[in-house]
Amino acid sequence: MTGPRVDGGAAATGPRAGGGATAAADRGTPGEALLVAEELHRAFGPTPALAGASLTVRAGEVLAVLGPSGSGKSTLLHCLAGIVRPDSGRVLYQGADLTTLSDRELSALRRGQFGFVFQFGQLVPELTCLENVALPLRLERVGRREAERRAAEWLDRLEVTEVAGKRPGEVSGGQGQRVAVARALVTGPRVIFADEPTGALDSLHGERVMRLLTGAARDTGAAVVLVTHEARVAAYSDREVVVRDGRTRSLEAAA
Ligand SMILES: Nc1ncnc2c1ncn2[C@@H]1O[C@H](COP(=O)(O)OP(=O)(O)OP(=O)(O)O)[C@@H](O)[C@H]1O
Repeated sequence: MTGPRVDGGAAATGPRAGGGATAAADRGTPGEALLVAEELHRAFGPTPALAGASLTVRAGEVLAVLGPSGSGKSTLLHCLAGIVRPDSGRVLYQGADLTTLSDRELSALRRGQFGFVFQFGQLVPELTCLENVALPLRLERVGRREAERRAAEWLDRLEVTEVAGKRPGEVSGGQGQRVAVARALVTGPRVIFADEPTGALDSLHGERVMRLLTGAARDTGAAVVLVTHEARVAAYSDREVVVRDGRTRSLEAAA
């Protein structure tokens, strides 16, 4: 069995790097199973968060994970991303079982293959927005000039060039989320995990973030796992899965 590539997607270049037939070949066949969760159970003390959740993320798709508050959506996302270890069940990424990897291997996998967008607090307040976007590349040992050049391209792609020299505390919520999306995409990840990415935004700014996030993911061939409780946000997905009481149920997407 071939293991996941834990080296960098950081070798990818600019925002358009993943587009086109060549990149599609690098990224596997669209629609193939990329990330598979099988019968996940996870409790926090006496609270069962997941009680037999199963899910497949296919290459290049935007998958919405819906469900009521406390149903287990974030825990499922964290298990899929190798942040939380399930008590039982497996998470297969390109056929390799994440639950058997060491913390160090998981961390390399997350850095090289995954991108993250959360609701709040993901940008480093002391760094400028440009430095924030360049940071994942710097962690992959890309030189400062090259990292900042690529970060600037991504800020442009996310229509937020004007905040490059500002710190996160000096920009609006919508601008900050677009910077966070740029940072999630800059390394050329194969999967983007987005947990309520528009939860703190009004509908206009939320729609803009979703349009740019899903547009950029489609251009680069990245899959998106999108946790939301809003139908308006889920409308950007190709497919929906509902979590209830720690279990999953598939729905066909409306579109
Ligand atoms: N770190 C933790 N410690 C204790 N309990 C937790 C922890 N994380 C999750 N839980 C509990 O597990 C259950 C599922 O939580 P989870 O955050 O996965 O649900 P969710 O569907 O994402 O909820 P929300 O939509 O409100 O964010 C809840 O009862 C929650 O209180």
